[in-house]
Amino acid sequence: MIDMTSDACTAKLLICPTASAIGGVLSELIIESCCMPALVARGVFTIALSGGSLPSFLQELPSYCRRTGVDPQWEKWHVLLADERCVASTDAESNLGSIQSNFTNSVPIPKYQIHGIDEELLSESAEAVASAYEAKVLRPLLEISGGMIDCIILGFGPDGHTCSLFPNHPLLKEKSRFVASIDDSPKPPPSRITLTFPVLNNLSRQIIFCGAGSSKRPVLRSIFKSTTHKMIAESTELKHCFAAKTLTVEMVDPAPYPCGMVRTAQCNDSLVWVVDADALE
Ligand SMILES: O=C(O)[C@H](O)[C@@H](O)[C@H](O)[C@H](O)COP(=O)(O)O
Repeated sequence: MIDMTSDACTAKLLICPTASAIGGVLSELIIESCCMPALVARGVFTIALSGGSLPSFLQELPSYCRRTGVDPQWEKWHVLLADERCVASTDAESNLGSIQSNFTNSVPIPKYQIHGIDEELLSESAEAVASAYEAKVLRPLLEISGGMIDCIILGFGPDGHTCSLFPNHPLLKEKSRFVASIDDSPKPPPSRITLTFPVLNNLSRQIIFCGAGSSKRPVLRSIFKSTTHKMIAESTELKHCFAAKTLTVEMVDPAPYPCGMVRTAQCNDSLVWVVDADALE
């Protein structure tokens, strides 16, 4: 486990001029920095996604691939959920439902490689759903993916939550479970399952946060050190990302914001924040 109190951690911060530019930047990062290296190294690509506004940023992924002539080899993708509300995928609240309608319904990823919760367990408990997801989805995917999820794309709320990890909740201290349940989520619905910090911080090759809008400002101002003064501008080889302002930021003591507690093992390029200017300035 990474000691967040002593380890200095830098991250990449990509600032898009508008929210509509986030999809292109995100597509490029997913394909060029995560998918292609994973396919070359292991012949499989594992990607975890959350809900909220994030799935809408993925709408551009298929057209990005067509436009750039990249073959992402969809048949080798496995999509899992960074968090899910304990509802059926047909429910308007379902994160999987949103991921399907915004993204996976438009690409030929085999249905059985899009890993939702076991809906038969919904009548039992969130805990049963979480345990089954860890045992039957996450652990087998870690096995085919060299022990780490290739890419985890996360949103973050105005309260600083990410996945279904909320400020000051006991789940932030989880050390052993990879997928946990929560029945008192402050954001409805109350029952959910979520990846935990042991996965986010130790078992992910790349984490990309996305968010837009002024409601995110207080969180971003708290988790990056001196965003206005001490950021180092950098160039990038990536075309879309070049259109965004790319900075290296130092992450600071993140309490109480769970999104600021996410520290990939290497930090640096493996921890990326893609936001619009409105979210920062
Ligand atoms: O199930 C959920 O509620 C989401 O997975 C959640 O973690 C979301 O990603 C954030 O709340 C950010 O959402 P917005 O981008 O819509 O603010």
